[in-house]
Parts: sequence; C-alpha cells; structure tokens
Amino acid sequence: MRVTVFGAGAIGGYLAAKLAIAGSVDLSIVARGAHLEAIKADGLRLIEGGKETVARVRAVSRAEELGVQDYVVLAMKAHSLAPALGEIAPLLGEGTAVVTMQNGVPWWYFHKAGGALEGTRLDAVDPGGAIWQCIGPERVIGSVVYPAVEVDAPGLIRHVEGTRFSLGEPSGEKSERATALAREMVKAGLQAPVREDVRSEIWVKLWGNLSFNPISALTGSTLAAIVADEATRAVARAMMLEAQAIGESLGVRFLIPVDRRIKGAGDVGEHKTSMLQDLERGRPMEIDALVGAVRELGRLTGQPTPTIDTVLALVRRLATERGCYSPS
Ligand SMILES: NC(=O)C1=CN([C@@H]2O[C@H](COP(=O)(O)OP(=O)(O)OC[C@H]3O[C@@H](n4cnc5c(N)ncnc54)[C@H](OP(=O)(O)O)[C@@H]3O)[C@@H](O)[C@H]2O)C=CC1
Ligand SMILES: CC(C)(CO)C(=O)C(=O)O
Repeated sequence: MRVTVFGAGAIGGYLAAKLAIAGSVDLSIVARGAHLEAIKADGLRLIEGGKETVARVRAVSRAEELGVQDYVVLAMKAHSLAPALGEIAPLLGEGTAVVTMQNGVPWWYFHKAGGALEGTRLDAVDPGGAIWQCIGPERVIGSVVYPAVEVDAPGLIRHVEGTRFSLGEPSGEKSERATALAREMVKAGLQAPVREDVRSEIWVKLWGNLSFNPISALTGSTLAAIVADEATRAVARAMMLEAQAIGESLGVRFLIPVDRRIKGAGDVGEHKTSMLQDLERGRPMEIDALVGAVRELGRLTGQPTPTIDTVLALVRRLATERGCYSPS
C-alpha cells in the first residue's frame, strides 16, 4: 500500500512517524524548508510518552518524484490546500483515495450529502471550487483528528495526547479503502474507527473550534479561562447554538448537549488553542475553515448567525492587523 502524507507537520508528522515505525506501508512524506532538511538528515523524530523514537521515512519536497499513490493524506492547514493543488496532482491516479485531516468544515462537505445543497462548493474553504475540481470529491475519505501534537523543532514531533483519527466516507459507506487504511493505522498503534456518519462527528469537533479558537485568539485566554468566565462562556455558547441550528437544518445529529461539550473544552485546562498559538507565532490562522465556513453554511441554510458574525469580524480584523490572515 503506497501512502503519502502531504504536509508532515504536527499531525502529518505524528501519523507518518507512527506508520513508519510500524513499517507495513510503503510510506513517503512531502515536507519543506528546514523541517524537510532535518528529516532527511536525522530522520523524523517523535517524542511520545517521554520517549524519543526516530522514524526513517522517504521525504521529498517535490511530490512528482513519488508518482501515483494508493492513499494521499492531506495534513496541512486548511488554507494551505488550494495553493498546493499543483503539487498534489502528480500523486493522484484513477484509484487514489485522499484523506482530508483538516479541522473545520471540509471542502467536500456537500458531496454525497443528499438534500437541496448536494454538490455545493464552499467559498470559505474552496474559493472558486478549485480543490473540488482538482482533487475530486469521489476520492475523499473524511477524517476527524483528535490527537494534540506539536512541532517542537524542525524534524521533531512531540505528541501531547490522543491517538484517535476517525475516518468516514462522505457517502457513509464502510468502504474497503477506508477499512484497509484503518487496519494499517491500528497496526501502528492509532485508533481509526470508520464512521457511517462522519459529518456528525465533524460538527461536534467543529463546535469547539468554531467558538473557543477565535475567542482564545481575541482574548489571549486558555480553554479553562474562557469556560470559567461566565461572560466569555456565554459568547461561546451562543456561537455553538447558532451552529447547532445550522447543523440540524442539514440533518446533523448532535449526540451530546451543548453544556457537556463546553465542560469538555474547559476540562482540557490551561491550553492555548491552535488559533491562539498561530497568532502568537505570527502564522496564518485557520479562520475561514473554522468560522467563515460556518457563517457561509448559515447563509446557505437561512439560519441567522449574529454572534458568529461578530466574532468573525473581530478575529479577522485582529489577524489582518497581525499579518496572520488574508482572505481566501
Ligand atoms: N496540531 C494539532 O494538535 C491538531 C491539528 N489539527 C488540524 O490538523 C491540520 C494540520 O495541523 P498541524 O499539523 O497542526 O499543522 P502544521 O502547520 O504543524 O503542519 C502542516 C505542515 O504542512 C506543511 N505544508 C503546507 N503546505 C505545504 C506544501 N505545499 N508542501 C509541503 N509542505 C507543506 C507546513 O509547512 P510550513 O510550516 O512550511 O508551512 C507544515 O509543516 C489543521 O487543520 C489543524 O487544525 C487537528 C487536531 C489537532
Ligand atoms: C484545543 C481544541 C480542542 C480547541 O477547541 C483544538 O482543537 C484546537 O486548539 O484547535
């Protein structure tokens, strides 16, 4: 099984290191810059459970050196997808499956979703439909990523917690291609359940990212602090209820109540969300995939999003001032 992880940063680097150490797939990674040079020189280093392991992986900057793959795992940030399409294309053949590991609303959301919006492209995550056109949604296996991972230094991945990468076909089918990949991930020590309703799981993750990520960027606060403060908790809750109405109008089942989801986020503790970390490091923030796309879904479904609109306007302004955002 030929597998390429495209964008082997925190999440991609963790997945690639685990698969490489297990050794049962023909694995390659596409990386760039100092991170790539460090991996080529010293291997992909993974710190997990306080122990460092070095994974030897085939690492390239130009995907075309690798040829057609059975699986391409897209593990970059959502806003890095469209600019990379030309580099991804040589990896795709007739039977290639593409696993999308981005947080937020995925660009393929309305593929095989059924209903009036079937086939709709989302401008917030796929401006002009270029990703849909180039990759083709029929290749997609969706994913919800739970591990928390960081890149500590070029070539050095530090696993913080969690091993679950839920997978799911947009159609809900338990396909052979999804179960075959899941088997390899499980052999590598990861949890990889294949879901029949991956969209519902995407929404439960998105619930937290949509609200806590921009509020943490705006306030500089950790998850625990946002939840402990009655006023910021109320803003998060209002955003989540607006999102819930949108999701439910699209047929999504929210299997946990909103207050349990809020408590779960607070229990993560004194943790800075990825959006706050990106702001502090001057890196592009995933505003469109986590917040802008939900607002777009609100427009498409006729659901009002007053609190989401307000927070989106503020976080976009802040990110623009800091050079961490340019509209897609
Ligand atoms: N980290 C985490 O704990 C979690 C992350 N997620 C989600 O997973 C996704 C990935 O996040 P994360 O792993 O943190 O992001 P990172 O920025 O750590 O990793 C993305 C990597 O992709 C690389 N990349 C982007 N474009 C290209 C390209 N054209 N060619 C080669 N390499 C490229 C980046 O390089 P460069 O740095 O040079 O841009 C970077 O190394 C996001 O959607 C995030 O929200 C979900 C759950 C938890
Ligand atoms: C911490 C958490 C769960 C925020 O909701 C997250 O996914 C992120 O930081 O992006």
